[in-house]
Amino acid sequence: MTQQPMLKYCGNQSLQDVVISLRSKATHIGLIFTPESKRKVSVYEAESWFRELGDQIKGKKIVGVFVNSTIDAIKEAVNRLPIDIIQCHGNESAEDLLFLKKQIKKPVWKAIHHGDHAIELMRSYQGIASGFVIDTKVQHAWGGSGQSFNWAAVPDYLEEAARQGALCFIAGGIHADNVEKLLHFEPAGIDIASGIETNAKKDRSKIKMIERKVTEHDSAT
Ligand SMILES: O=C(O)c1ccccc1NCC(=O)[C@H](O)[C@H](O)COP(=O)(O)O
Repeated sequence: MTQQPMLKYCGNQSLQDVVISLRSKATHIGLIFTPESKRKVSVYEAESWFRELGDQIKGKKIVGVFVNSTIDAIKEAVNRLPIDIIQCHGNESAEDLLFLKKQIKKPVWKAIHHGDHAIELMRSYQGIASGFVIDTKVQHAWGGSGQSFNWAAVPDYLEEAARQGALCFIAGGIHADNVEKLLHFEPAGIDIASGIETNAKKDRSKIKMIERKVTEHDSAT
């Protein structure tokens, strides 16, 4: 048996979404704080959900996703919410991440868009980013596009992250019908937003289908 991948369910947009993700096998639960996302939530609404949920979030890591945000905006989210990890999903440089880490004192992940210079870009964050989310580059969207990239490149991303001692989540267009193919690459983590939604809401049955495939793959290897 191989180690099951970590599962990050991203773009939770309501208390109900968060409850569904909490009751799943997700290891990481993502909330998006950029106005550029259709999945954007405000710090204040998220604060009310976590107040209501109390200890129920124990055992899950909460990931705050930001795109080229100001330090003050990130600080505000971290001060009000039980955020464990900050995911920078924009053009943030290695210097930006280093400054952020010093200011916020939380692990910082960097989203890298699949493409020709992606490995080189990963290298520039070595020793700074403790995790990478490899996502599809789509025009006019930083993430959450529901589109996958050419997974032939996945082993190279996993290898570079492992060399750095960083986590590596594969993202972009993963759903119940293609997750098996991705599992053959044995990614450390899988990150999904669109593939677990129906009508913009997290969908328990889609989550269950994906988790069944992950478990079946695990017992077959
Ligand atoms: O999901 C979004 O709307 C989003 C918007 C802007 C920046 C990041 C965003 N999502 C971050 C994630 O980690 C998603 O899970 C990742 O992009 C994969 O999304 P999907 O292709 O929809 O599964």
